[in-house]
Amino acid sequence: MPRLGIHQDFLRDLIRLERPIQQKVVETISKFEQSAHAGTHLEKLSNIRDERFKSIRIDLKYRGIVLAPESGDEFMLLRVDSHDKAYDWVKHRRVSVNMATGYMEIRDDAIITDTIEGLKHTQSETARPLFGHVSDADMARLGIDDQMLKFARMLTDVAMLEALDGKLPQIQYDVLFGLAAGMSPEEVWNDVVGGVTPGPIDPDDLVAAAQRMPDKVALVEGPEELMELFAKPFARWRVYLHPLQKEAALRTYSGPAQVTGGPGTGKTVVALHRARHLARQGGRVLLTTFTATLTRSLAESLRLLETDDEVLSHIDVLTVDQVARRLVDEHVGKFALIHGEEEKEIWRRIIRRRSLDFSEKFLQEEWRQVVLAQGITSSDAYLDARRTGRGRRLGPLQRAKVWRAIAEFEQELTDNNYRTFETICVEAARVLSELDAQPYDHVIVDEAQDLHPVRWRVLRGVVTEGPDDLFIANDTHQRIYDNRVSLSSVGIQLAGRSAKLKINYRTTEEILNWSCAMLTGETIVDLTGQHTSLTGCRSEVHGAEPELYGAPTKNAELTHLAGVVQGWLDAGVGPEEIGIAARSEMLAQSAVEALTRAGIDAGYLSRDRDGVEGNIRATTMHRMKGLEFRCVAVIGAGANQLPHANAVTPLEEDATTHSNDLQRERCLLFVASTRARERLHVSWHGEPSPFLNLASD
Ligand SMILES: Nc1ncnc2c1ncn2[C@@H]1O[C@H](COP(=O)(O)OP(=O)(O)OP(=O)(O)O)[C@@H](O)[C@H]1O
Repeated sequence: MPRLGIHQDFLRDLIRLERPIQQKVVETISKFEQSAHAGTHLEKLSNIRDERFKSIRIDLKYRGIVLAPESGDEFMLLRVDSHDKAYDWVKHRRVSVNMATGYMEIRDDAIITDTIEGLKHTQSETARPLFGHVSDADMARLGIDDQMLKFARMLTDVAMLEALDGKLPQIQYDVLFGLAAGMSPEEVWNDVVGGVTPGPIDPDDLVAAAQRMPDKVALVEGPEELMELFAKPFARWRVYLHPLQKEAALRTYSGPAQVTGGPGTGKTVVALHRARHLARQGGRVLLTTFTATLTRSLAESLRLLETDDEVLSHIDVLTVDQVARRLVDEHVGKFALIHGEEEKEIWRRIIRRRSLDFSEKFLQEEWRQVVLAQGITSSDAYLDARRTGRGRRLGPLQRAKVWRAIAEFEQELTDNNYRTFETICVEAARVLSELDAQPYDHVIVDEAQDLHPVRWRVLRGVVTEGPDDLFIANDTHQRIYDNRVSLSSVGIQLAGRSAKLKINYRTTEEILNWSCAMLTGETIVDLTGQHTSLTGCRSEVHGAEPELYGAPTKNAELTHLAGVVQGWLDAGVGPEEIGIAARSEMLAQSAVEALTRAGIDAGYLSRDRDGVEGNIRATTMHRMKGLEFRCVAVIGAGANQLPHANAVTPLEEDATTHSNDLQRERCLLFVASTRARERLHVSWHGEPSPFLNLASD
């Protein structure tokens, strides 16, 4: 029986085909896989550059492109498309093995040869070579092969390189691009090539090359595995894991560990694989994050990854607040939960009664960020407390006044049996410290950058300390709440157990670059208190540049939005593949109304509901966290909405909080923009937000 490698581009093509054709593809490939002499199903292609490419007939109109070795029974499915398009793709392509990474790579051989010929005639004697500073030896060490070296040596301008983006072998393109951008060969080796030598590389052994890239090629062992892959081609992450992702998900850690990485680098995918891995070994696993919307999406993904109910029964997918409420319900008893406005009203009453010169926001934040964060329970402890990140200085008398107000607030909660989300966690942490046995063996946290210290204490307390206890997926560039926690302050020591992912699998390089540019110059600190950056985060997929649009009024912006969305629908994008993000719930609701008026079905995605199934979904930027859509429209990105005036502490009240607030608002726009897989449209009315990177307009 033949062994089959399925390139993930093949599945990507498959999703785009209409259902009956998809069915035919699946039938053809299953027959091919099950036949004794698979090679006989393949057709030789004429006038192509690499004889190892063959085609397989799906029907009159469609063809699959297969890479077949000169001998042996191992094949790789690369593409599937209409006859003409498949042939257009393959006729000038050549396959090779990269001598630095050992990966298989495919290039447009005709364009490169023609460009080299063309450059021979147009080369100027005076122009400085682009790579004059890089030796041939360094080029070879970075995997640049003879043809690419010849090409590189003729370049005098980075635009000449960029013109061939998508046609060159991807890693070699990235290597040259990095060198042209001023990275040293050592930096390129570490950040682009990956910094490891894979052992001896045979340039003709494509099977070994495919095995080195499990995030691109899945090697199928039998018909069942093949059918499983075809059944859910949209969930490619179940099968294709980058070696770094696999290592992070499956290894044994001697204590708490983290996986970090920019948006879309597969941190959630790693968290899901790890949850399954630990549950399969019989451990009780908590898979958690901070919002209900996110837990719903985690639970759905988990069901795609694992179908065995017995394994699933070992995994609880809950928000930290749900875990805390269950514990308090069970061990303490019932209580009344109060929300934002009710809490604010209590603070307001206290301010009035005590004629205080503090706003309710200031007191609320002081309580959350200092008192609750540090677990302070006495006046003395508060008077001595560090108030890092709280810019407004307080003298001893002011501190005493603030403490009296906070003590009164806490008393009022106790007298009325009220709890806020935070005090439930405080109580749950106390309950946990008194239990004889912890409820979980393993805790896996996704989107961990946004948890408040009181929630971290619940997580620390809910799992027995020891190997594989806490696994933390996070990206502090995507911090969108006020919680700047250092893990050691909540009793979690990572001790270097940390993996960083760099390849973005979600979005195009164009959308990623545009979004990352918004954070250039920002100082971002990770969960261990170290500076972190997005350097090296890259995508291997290219597409359209983000589109920007400024309208004179809100109505004009929403009318324009309806046009953009209709355009996407007309181009064949499914309504459920479109997401709309706004800074405020009100604007997101207005977008739903505007689309509905234009005859387009859309729904608002709220805390409790995922919108109407099969509809376009509009929601707040906060709620977009952790989700992704093929096309995203970010609306209301105007100077009056972003930063949101109410969310930013005035500079004169507290300079540090002011700049933290601004950074958080900026990160929010970053999060919303990086939810887009293929298309991003950003609009505003009035003046554009100062965060917008208008240079690429
Ligand atoms: N190895 C992989 N092969 C193919 N697709 C992948 C792989 N890893 C992740 N993906 C896909 O990339 C997208 C982003 O993955 P995921 O949500 O896990 O990233 P993330 O790092 O958690 O993102 P964010 O921080 O932006 O929420 C998903 O569509 C996922 O299916």
